[in-house]
Amino acid sequence: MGSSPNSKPKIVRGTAGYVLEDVPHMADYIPDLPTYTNPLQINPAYSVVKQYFVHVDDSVPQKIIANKDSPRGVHFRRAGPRQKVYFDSDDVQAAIVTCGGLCPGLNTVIRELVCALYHMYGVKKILGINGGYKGFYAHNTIALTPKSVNDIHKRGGTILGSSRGGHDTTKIVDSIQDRGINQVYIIGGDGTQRGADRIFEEIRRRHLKVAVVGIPKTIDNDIPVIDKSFGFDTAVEEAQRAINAAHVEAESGENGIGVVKLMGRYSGFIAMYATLASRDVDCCLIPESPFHLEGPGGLFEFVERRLKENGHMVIVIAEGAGQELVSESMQSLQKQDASGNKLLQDVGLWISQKIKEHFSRLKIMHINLKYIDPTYMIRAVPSNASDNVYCTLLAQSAVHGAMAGYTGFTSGLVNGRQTYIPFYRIIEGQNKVVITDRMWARLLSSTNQPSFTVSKIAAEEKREEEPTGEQQ
Ligand SMILES: Nc1ncnc2c1ncn2[C@@H]1O[C@H](COP(=O)(O)OP(=O)(O)O)[C@@H](O)[C@H]1O
Ligand SMILES: O=P(O)(O)OC[C@H]1O[C@](O)(COP(=O)(O)O)[C@@H](O)[C@@H]1O
Ligand SMILES: [Mg+2]
Repeated sequence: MGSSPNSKPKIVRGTAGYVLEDVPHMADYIPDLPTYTNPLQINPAYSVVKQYFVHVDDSVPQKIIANKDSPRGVHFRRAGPRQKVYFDSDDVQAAIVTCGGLCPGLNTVIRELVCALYHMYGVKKILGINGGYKGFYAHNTIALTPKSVNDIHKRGGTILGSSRGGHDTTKIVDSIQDRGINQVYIIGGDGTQRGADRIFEEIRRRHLKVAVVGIPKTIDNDIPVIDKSFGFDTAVEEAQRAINAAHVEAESGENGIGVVKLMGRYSGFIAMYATLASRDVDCCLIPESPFHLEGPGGLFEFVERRLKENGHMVIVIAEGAGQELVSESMQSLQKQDASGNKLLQDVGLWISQKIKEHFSRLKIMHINLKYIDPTYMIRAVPSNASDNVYCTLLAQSAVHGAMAGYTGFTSGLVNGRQTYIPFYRIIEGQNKVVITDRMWARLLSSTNQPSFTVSKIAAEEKREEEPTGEQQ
């Protein structure tokens, strides 16, 4: 099931098709671990709340649409504080690291991890690892306290710094052992969670009492299982500013076209949600929906029609859209970044050039095209109010899970509930826009753009039906 050779999924089956995909616990590989009373029981903020502690058997269903005959299906362990904890607060040495690309809310997660550890559990020893995974063995660490992180949620980026590449599992676990770290909080995307899984497996192999916890971060929203990543809403909101600018420019020029390129290497969620939110977008292009430029049902035909109807238009394009067309025309080499992610050609620049060439070559009409590339602006901003709340819940859930002795899990939102998801489920695939789902249909109906796939299939079928020259 998982991609890690060592992972043995903990599956619990119940009645009526109930399945719990459980997370590992340190007690699975270390016998006779002592337990302690959860300090929250005497914390005035929480002791008044009835049923503050989560029942040990509580779980959250992955699918909530059901009919009378459907089996209960897959569930994940519900996040939250437990009656018993597996760490004495004075013995905890926690470490926090941020890896991969930036995302709004990273600083909020760091802040809330520190505050939850300190204020809820009385943990005083918290280290920040500088500069991503390689910081475990190549950089200095910084001591984190509620005071030192007090204001950081108001800033974009990550106070710890981040990096791609440089994951050496043995060196990282050696460093964890040498520094006496026993709780590791790893904030990052799919690559980071793969790295966290390796660290967990090595820690388990060495029988160390260390909880390894992932907190999912992805601006592209491409991590499976979870409802969405923190920072996604903020990025979509920030993208509105670029779309608005494109719309103003397009409206003000003769046959104005505004082109906005947004992030989305393999998944077009930002482009799709930014388009749905804006209502000023005439065409949204994403990696999951192939398109073509020339001929019937192609992009050029649609642009011409929209300009004739409205006098202006806005195109939103995800950076990973149409890469096969770009490679065809630019004969580009396949390049990768330090983490092994595919490096893309600038599709925004390419499509802008193609549209300009088309209209000038065929002398159809004079156009005014403005290209806006807000790529890094949408992820370098601080998180908005709702993302800040989301980051807080993710961080608190992560701390509750580690204190309760769970390990090898990612803290994630499933159907609006905080859960603990085993690493193998988080790293097994990539979340993508499903163009046969209702959301994409909503987008098509809001922009009234052609469904390029349908028109391409129809054009190909028509070509096949038409007699060829040879047959005549
Ligand atoms: N398969 C993997 N195994 C171990 N570490 C990985 C793996 N893929 C990526 N990493 C490490 O995770 C970190 C972040 O990965 P990256 O792909 O850049 O960002 P993200 O986590 O946002 O996907 C990097 O330090 C990288 O070396
Ligand atoms: O230029 P960088 O820093 O490598 O990051 C850019 C890339 O990271 C991404 O934002 C993906 O990162 P996520 O892991 O946050 O989803 C891509 O959309 C983008 O191409
Ligand atoms: Mg990634």
